[in-house]
Amino acid sequence: MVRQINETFLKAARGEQTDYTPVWYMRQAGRSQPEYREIKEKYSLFEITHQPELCAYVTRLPVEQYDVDAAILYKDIMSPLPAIGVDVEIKSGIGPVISNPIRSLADVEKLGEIHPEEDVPYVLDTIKLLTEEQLNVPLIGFAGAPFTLASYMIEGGPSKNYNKTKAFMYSEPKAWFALMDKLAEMTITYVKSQIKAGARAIQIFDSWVGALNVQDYRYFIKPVMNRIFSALREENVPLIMFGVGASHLALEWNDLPLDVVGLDWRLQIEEARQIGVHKTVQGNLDPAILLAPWEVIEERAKAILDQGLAHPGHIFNLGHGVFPSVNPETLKRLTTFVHEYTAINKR
Ligand SMILES: Cc1c2[nH]c(c1CCC(=O)O)Cc1[nH]c(c(CCC(=O)O)c1C)Cc1[nH]c(c(CCC(=O)O)c1C)Cc1[nH]c(c(C)c1CCC(=O)O)C2
Repeated sequence: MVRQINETFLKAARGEQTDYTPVWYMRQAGRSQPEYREIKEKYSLFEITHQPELCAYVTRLPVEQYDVDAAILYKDIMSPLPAIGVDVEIKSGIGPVISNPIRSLADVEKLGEIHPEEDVPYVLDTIKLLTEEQLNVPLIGFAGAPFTLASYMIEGGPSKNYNKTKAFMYSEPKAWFALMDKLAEMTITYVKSQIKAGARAIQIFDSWVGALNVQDYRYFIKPVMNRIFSALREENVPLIMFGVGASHLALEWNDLPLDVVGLDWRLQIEEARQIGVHKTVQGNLDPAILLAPWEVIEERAKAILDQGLAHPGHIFNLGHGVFPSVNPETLKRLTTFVHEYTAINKR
């Protein structure tokens, strides 16, 4: 039997009219799900991602339970880094910790290249399993963006102010741009392999780049993002950009050769349209709203959907990942609401 893939998400990403507004949630596969929590008691993140059957199951769970319009591959933005020589460990309660942080140009030059078939075959196997056999919605592949990856590689772990990262960027521009080059190369190769294996869209997570102002973004980051998106453009899949607290960069993203501008909750969709964002937008319910009573969730979701319907090209999502304390029933109810409300309003 030929599997029917629901392509609503891809159409919206390309800015086409859809029968309803598609929806998925960042971190939809994760700690808010009891089935996932049970698996997590036995295995770490990296242990799960090394087992394609199990990783595919975790990726599929929210699609089956919430009826979302896209799946996102379960893995971390840190997943490709060991392949280029970064010693990263995910420490519980802390996050990614790196024991050989970047301190100099010599450290940057020591970084290697990724060969996805040899270094991360389990990622490609999971994608094949999902896209050739299991999913009835498109699979989103992803990677962390150079700034966000560099922030962990330079700080040695999570950071509040990115002081070391910025100090490195401002004082060692040559080493900085060399690092951006290496990470761009890795990202392009890694993402292309995900697309070849079956990913139908790509999201680039530059979660922490909002820490930079527009001028520094243009000088230190935009050229490398331009290089990445220009290379990925050849693959003909929708490209999505995302960052937190990065409203001041929305117009910069709109300029880049990509398809979808991700918005967190700080900038309304109609405000983004007014300042000149003309691409498809993705977002942007504050994830904290999911902890409020249903009436509040519905009212806020409606406001976002109405703004999204005013212009073709809206993918409903949160402004950042699902919190662990969110009740899965809430995500299910919200998905149904988004689908039903926009199907009626689009007629
Ligand atoms: C901050 C952090 C990172 N990596 C990690 C942390 C700290 C812990 C945590 O947040 O759970 C470690 C991590 N990342 C992930 C886990 C699995 C645990 C979980 O959700 O229970 C764990 C333990 C899943 C993930 N981590 C990520 C995904 C993929 C994206 C998605 O599912 O939407 C998953 C499944 C992506 C990720 N990972 C990271 C960033 C900045 C991003 C981009 C998205 C964002 O800003 O939150 C770095």
